[in-house]
Amino acid sequence: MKTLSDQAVGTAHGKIILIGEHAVVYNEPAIAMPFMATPVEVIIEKINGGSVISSSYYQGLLQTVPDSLKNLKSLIQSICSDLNQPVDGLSISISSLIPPERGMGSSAAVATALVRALFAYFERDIAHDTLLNYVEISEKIAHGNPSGLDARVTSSASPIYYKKNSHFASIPLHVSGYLIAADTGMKGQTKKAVRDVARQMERASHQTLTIIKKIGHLTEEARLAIQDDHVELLGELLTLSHDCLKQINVSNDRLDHLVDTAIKNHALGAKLTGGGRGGCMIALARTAKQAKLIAHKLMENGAVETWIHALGENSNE
Ligand SMILES: C[C@@](O)(CCO)CC(=O)[O-]
Repeated sequence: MKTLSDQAVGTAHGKIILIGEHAVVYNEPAIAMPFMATPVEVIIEKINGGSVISSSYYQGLLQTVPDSLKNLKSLIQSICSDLNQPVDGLSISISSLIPPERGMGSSAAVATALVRALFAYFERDIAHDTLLNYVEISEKIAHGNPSGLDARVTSSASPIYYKKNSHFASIPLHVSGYLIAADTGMKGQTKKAVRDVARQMERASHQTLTIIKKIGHLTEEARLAIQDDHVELLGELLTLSHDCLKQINVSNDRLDHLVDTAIKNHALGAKLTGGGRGGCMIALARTAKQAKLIAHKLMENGAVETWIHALGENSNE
C-alpha cells in the first residue's frame, strides 16, 4: 500500500480453501491459503465531479452501479462517512486476476484492496481488525452469512487455520506436495449454497450437523497431517471432505467429474474449493510432474484454467 499526493493503491489476493468450507460457517475449523497467483489492485485518483468506478464488468458512476457492485458502493459510503470525507471526486479503478464467482475470494479480495486504497488515499492508518470489519460489511451484502474466512485470507500473507468468532492461527504449509487448482468455467453460487445449507440445518438438523461436524473433524486431522508432512493422508482427507460436501449438495456434476478425473490420474486427493455449485476444485499431487499431468487432464476434461502451487515453497509469502 502506498500513498501519493493525488493517488493511492490498495492490494489483496485470491484464496484457496484447502479444507473446511461451509462447515466454517457453523464454527467448525477451516484451513485456507493466500493465492498470490491471483492479485487484485485498486487505484484511487482524484477527479472533479461524481465518483466513478472502472472495472472489467462496469465502468460508470458510483451512484448507478449494478446490483453486483452494491456491496462496494455501501463500503465506499460507510468509509467516507466514518472518515468525514465526501463520496464525490474519486476515480476508483479495480483490476483483478481472480476469476469472479469461482470460490477464490474475489469479492473479499476486491473489498480488502478497496478499503486499503481508500484509507491510503485519505492518508489514514487502518488496524487489521478495522479492515476485517469493513470487508464484512461488503461480504454480508455479497454472501449473506459470511464466516469471515475469505476476508482473513485475502488480506493475509500466510496460510491460516480459522474458526469463526474464536480462533485463527498462521500455519506453515510445508507439505511436500503440489496443489493444482482448476476452474470449472462455471460461476459458483456461494450465497445460494450457504443459504441452502442453512435450510438443510433447519429441516434435517441432526443429519446435516453430523456431516458438518465430520468436515470439522477431517479439518483437524488435516492440520495434523500438514504438521507431520503426511501428504498422502492429507490427500485422502481432501477427498473425504469432498464426499461430505456432496452430501450437503454443494457440489455439482462438473466439479465431481473434475474430482474423479484428478483421482483417476493419480492425484492423492481432490475436492471442490470455496462455495461450490461451480467455481473451482483442487487436487493434491506428490510431484511436479504428476501435478502437470493432472492439470493437463483436467483441461482435457472441461477445466478452463489451472494453476499449480508448490506447497513446500512460498507458503509464507
Ligand atoms: C462456503 C464458505 O465457507 C466459503 C466461501 O469461500 C462461506 C464462508 O466461509 O463464508
